[in-house]
Amino acid sequence: MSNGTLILMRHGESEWNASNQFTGWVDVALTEKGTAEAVRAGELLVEHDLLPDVLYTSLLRRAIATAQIALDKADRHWIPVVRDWRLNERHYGALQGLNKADTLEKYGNEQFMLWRRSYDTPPPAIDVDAEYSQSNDPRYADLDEVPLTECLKDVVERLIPYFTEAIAADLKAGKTVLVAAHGNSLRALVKYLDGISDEDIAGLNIPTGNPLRYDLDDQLKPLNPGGTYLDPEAAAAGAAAVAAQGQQK
Ligand SMILES: O=C(O)[C@@H](CO)OP(=O)(O)O
Repeated sequence: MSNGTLILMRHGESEWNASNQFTGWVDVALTEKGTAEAVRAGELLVEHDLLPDVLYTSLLRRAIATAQIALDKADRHWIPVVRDWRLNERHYGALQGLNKADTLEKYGNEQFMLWRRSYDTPPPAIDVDAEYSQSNDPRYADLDEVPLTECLKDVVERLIPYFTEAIAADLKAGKTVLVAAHGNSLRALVKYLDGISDEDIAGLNIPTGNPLRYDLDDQLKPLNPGGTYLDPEAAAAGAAAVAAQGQQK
């Protein structure tokens, strides 16, 4: 038996993607290119006859805006929306705001890649009072503790229970569910859906603004393992560009 359809969408290019800065929970806006990617994502949804019934987003404007622009393009701007911090990007700790190329140069490739892509090594914690800390951000006032850093494992631990409880209920009801989130929160979700090992997930990169469709069985296992990008060519180029971040200024 098949369930609803899950569409994962990373936000379009953000200002800090463009300036090559670690972003995490810092709430940066889309660039013009990112806005255009969101429009294209909406066109792709229409072309593939994938009209979402419900939207789940993080609490960050780059995901919120991407989803709204794409849904507007698909004439689905009116669907119910659920926003939850559990879909937020991985908190990048003290690296938030730093330039990726400078960080690579300063710490070397091994340390840089451990922080960026290892499963369980978090970056150094950010100071509660640092410029790019979220500790006093009112949108997180209900959290017991606002993260000071996170590794991908921490994201899996906060996000997967939310997926299997909240998002899965809509999928089991046969809905087409759009999840608008981030490079690393979507890596956590794809890791779970496709059963990717802690080691192999290091090699997986999610491109910006390219919807990734999963058809799931009643156990929420993908009928199309790895998912299907609506624009596969752009997805391959986009994922390669993410993988190479830090290599150039
Ligand atoms: O900076 C970030 O928050 C993420 C996503 O843009 O970057 P990376 O791909 O290096 O984990």
